[in-house]
Amino acid sequence: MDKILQAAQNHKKPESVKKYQYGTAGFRMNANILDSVMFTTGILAALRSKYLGGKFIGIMITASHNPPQDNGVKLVDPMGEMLEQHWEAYATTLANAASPEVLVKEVRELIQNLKIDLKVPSNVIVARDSRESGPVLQQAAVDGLVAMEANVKQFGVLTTPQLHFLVRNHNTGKPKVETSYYEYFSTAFKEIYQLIDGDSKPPIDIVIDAANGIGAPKVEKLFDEYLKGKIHSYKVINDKYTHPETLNSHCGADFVKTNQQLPQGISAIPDKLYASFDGDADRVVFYFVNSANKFQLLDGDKISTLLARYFIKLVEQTGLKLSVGVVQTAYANGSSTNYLTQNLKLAVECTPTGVKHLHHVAQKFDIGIYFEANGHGTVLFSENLIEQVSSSSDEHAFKKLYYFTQLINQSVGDAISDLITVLLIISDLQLTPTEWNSAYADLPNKLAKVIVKDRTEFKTTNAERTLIEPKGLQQKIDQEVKKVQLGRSFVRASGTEDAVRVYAEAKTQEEVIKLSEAVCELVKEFAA
Ligand SMILES: CC(=O)N[C@H]1[C@@H](OP(=O)(O)O)O[C@H](CO)[C@@H](O)[C@@H]1O
Ligand SMILES: [Mg+2]
Repeated sequence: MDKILQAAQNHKKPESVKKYQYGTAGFRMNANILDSVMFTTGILAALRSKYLGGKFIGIMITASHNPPQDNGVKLVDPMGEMLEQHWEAYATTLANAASPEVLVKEVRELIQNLKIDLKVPSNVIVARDSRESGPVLQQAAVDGLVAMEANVKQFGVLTTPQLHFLVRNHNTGKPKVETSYYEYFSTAFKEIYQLIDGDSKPPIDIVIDAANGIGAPKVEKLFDEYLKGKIHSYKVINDKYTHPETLNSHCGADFVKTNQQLPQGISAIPDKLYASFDGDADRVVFYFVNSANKFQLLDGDKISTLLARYFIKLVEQTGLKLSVGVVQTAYANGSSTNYLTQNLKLAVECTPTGVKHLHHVAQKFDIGIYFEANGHGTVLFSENLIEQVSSSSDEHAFKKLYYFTQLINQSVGDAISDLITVLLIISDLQLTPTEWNSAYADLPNKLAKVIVKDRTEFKTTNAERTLIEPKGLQQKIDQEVKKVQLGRSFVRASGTEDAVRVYAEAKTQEEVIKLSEAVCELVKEFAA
């Protein structure tokens, strides 16, 4: 404990910060006030590893789609999944220790309560995105790890899903170097590519906006060194990851989804496909402009419906009895839910926001497809399915399904893995962007933010679709919803920003704006 006490002198919690909170995506805020949090999170990672008998734990330093001056940190559990929920509270406790002495006391208590054996070695791997504050913050986390005498492996800059992948590999006896990521996914890609009918296969052609983030050099490496000759034509724009001040600025998945417009640097050719990653490349959205030069977004809902339709067909071809389900959040467009339940006759579940919730429910199915509307998601395949399709069958459908279980990142949503999955699927189905988009028409929708004094006053139930507090507000919202055709609206406190989010959708653009404005007014009224 002396080492912690000593090292903590250099990483004291700033008095200006009232409370740190491990939220939907770990700790995330202005990089200037993150030093002490990095240090305590390093300590917690080491404790978590010891608690799990020395398994490898991951530390990812990123603030995803946030502006360049922000940063953040999250912990990754042994199979590449998000940190177990109980431990989020421990992370919060350590981060809020007011002094080095209190920190040591809190660490002692944790060790005692959780019966952690300090003699067990701890193993932690660390990576960061391309932000300017990354190296210094990484050092603070490493200081915490060193104080705990952990074995530390630093990977430098990676995408978030690469770190998740490597954590999983470290715990499953698989290759433990960054190149194993490219080898693994490119092998699966090439196998499926070969299985797709050669003569009719449309050439793969894509422009990727990398948000000026770490996804740029990583996807270039995959395409140039591992998938040469398979991608007919590709280009990465907004690839200035060595200029972190440009990160997510007028580009990237969040910008495109929120503003429903092209990122900077693209003058689009009609019916040609484009994609945008976010800053740490764990989400992706697609888009194109139609023949009337109108921007058309292919968001997480369009991705999950495409995958659902494709996998239902593949399963049919195998003749196997496998369950297929889709998991969404309340932010999914109502038309997508309709399409899944009415046209595809699928089970659709709705969970609270945050991929850990969706991930958990998706595990119930043999093929569990989950995407947030903003493009964050993946497909999970059950052990049962993998066993059945890895049998010796030579049939294409079996083989395709088998290699998709490898092509799609099983630990977490991954922009690069999702990108190449979609590219193969639209090639196999011979779909143009317009054809992909035509499965259903999105209902006009609007996502607004209201800043209130205390967002924690907004409490929800029913997968965040119904407010229970402030009392009386939900009834008022319901009245507004009834005034428009195909209306839907819900209100919840953001887990990553100091704001209350207001979602609205309706049959027409005019009605959406009317509904959104009315609900925002109600929120302000009840918050006051
Ligand atoms: C409406 C929306 O897009 N919310 C995002 C956002 O969560 P909030 O809790 O809404 O701030 O950030 C999360 C983490 O990146 C992401 O999982 C989620 O989808
Ligand atoms: Mg992200």
